[in-house]
Amino acid sequence: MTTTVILGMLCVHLLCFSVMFLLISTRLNGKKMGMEVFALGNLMLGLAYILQLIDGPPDWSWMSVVNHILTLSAPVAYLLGALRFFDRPTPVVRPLLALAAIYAVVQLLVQALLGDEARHALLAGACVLLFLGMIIALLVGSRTFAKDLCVEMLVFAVLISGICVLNAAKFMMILVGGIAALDMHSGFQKVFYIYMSFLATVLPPCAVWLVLRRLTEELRTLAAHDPLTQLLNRRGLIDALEVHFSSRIVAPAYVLIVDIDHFKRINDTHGHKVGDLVLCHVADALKATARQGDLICRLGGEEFVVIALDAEKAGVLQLAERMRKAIERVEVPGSNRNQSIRCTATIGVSAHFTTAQAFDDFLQQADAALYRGKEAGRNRVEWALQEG
Ligand SMILES: Nc1nc2c(ncn2[C@@H]2O[C@H](COP(=O)(O)OP(=O)(O)OP(=O)(O)O)[C@@H](O)[C@H]2O)c(=O)[nH]1
Repeated sequence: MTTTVILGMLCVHLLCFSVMFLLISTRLNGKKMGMEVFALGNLMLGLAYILQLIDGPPDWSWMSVVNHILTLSAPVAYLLGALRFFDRPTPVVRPLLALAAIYAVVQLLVQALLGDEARHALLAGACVLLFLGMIIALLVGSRTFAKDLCVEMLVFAVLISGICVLNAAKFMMILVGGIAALDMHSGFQKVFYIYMSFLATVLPPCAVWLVLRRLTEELRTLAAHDPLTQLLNRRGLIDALEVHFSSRIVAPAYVLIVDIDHFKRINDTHGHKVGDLVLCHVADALKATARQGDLICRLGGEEFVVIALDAEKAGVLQLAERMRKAIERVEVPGSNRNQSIRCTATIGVSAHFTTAQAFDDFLQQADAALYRGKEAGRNRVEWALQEG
């Protein structure tokens, strides 16, 4: 009776969370982060346990064959969902159908040649191998592709270790005690289903937590970057400056405003689309010439800001000249195919500053220098009057 109740609750958990995963996946436009596959995994496992409740004792039956296929396919579905979560485009239906077909044939062969015990031992053994593979993937992931989710990966590894050990114990018990070891009301099966219920309760909220983390990170990145050039926007720049100046004792930083000369003419002659392309090429030129760690931002329109961090004046002068020359070399295919567009930029450089709060003042200083550079004929680097 107790086991039946536990198993019933387990089915309810699995099916409810399956619906929840499905609902979440419908709200995630485009990138579903594997949620729809987790829903499928939960559905399959839920159905497997429903069949177990209906089927009764672990004897040979077609229902039992289907039950075993679903039980093995569910963790494989979770694995495929995890691959999708980590942005690896993975087919789901075909691998699962192939697994179902192969495992059906293998089950029938084992049943015919070795009997029912061997078929149940096969499922427990296959689950052990599958869970072992998952644990290894999680441990490797915590040090490589999922470093930012290290704690979560380790928690998943510990939880899955439990079910791996229980399956290994089940495998041994079948070998030693035969099919009687699978009596639904035995102490071992009770522990097994209680642990499964625990996993079915704990793992889905963990998966939802991972999706929430990924979503908030994506939102933060979107809010901090310019969609056209993928450079930082003003907000992203201020945040990065605050992090930089609060983290350690820092050397001076300089503001460089880079403004494309006569950009309006490019737009007017070649159209807005080509103008956008010029902006992207200039952004690439700035990225290629900046030193590692410098902050590059598109302030708006055709105006970029580079913050040279931990710099001294001579180095900043060289950097500004390098950037000016790199922009001179930019070539963008024009509206007329035979014609390529070139552009120049004027760069205004501020005196040095050492706090994030001072940024606006020094931006104004660099802007005044930029204005003088434009007045003096453009395509040049101009320093602030009060240099640091
Ligand atoms: N293609 C494109 N054009 C933009 C964008 N944002 C602003 N602009 C255009 O950039 C041009 C800026 O022109 P101005 O401020 O007069 O400056 P300029 O023509 O570069 O002249 P100087 O700065 O004085 O050398 C305007 O025509 C804006 O419409 C954008 O995102 N894409």
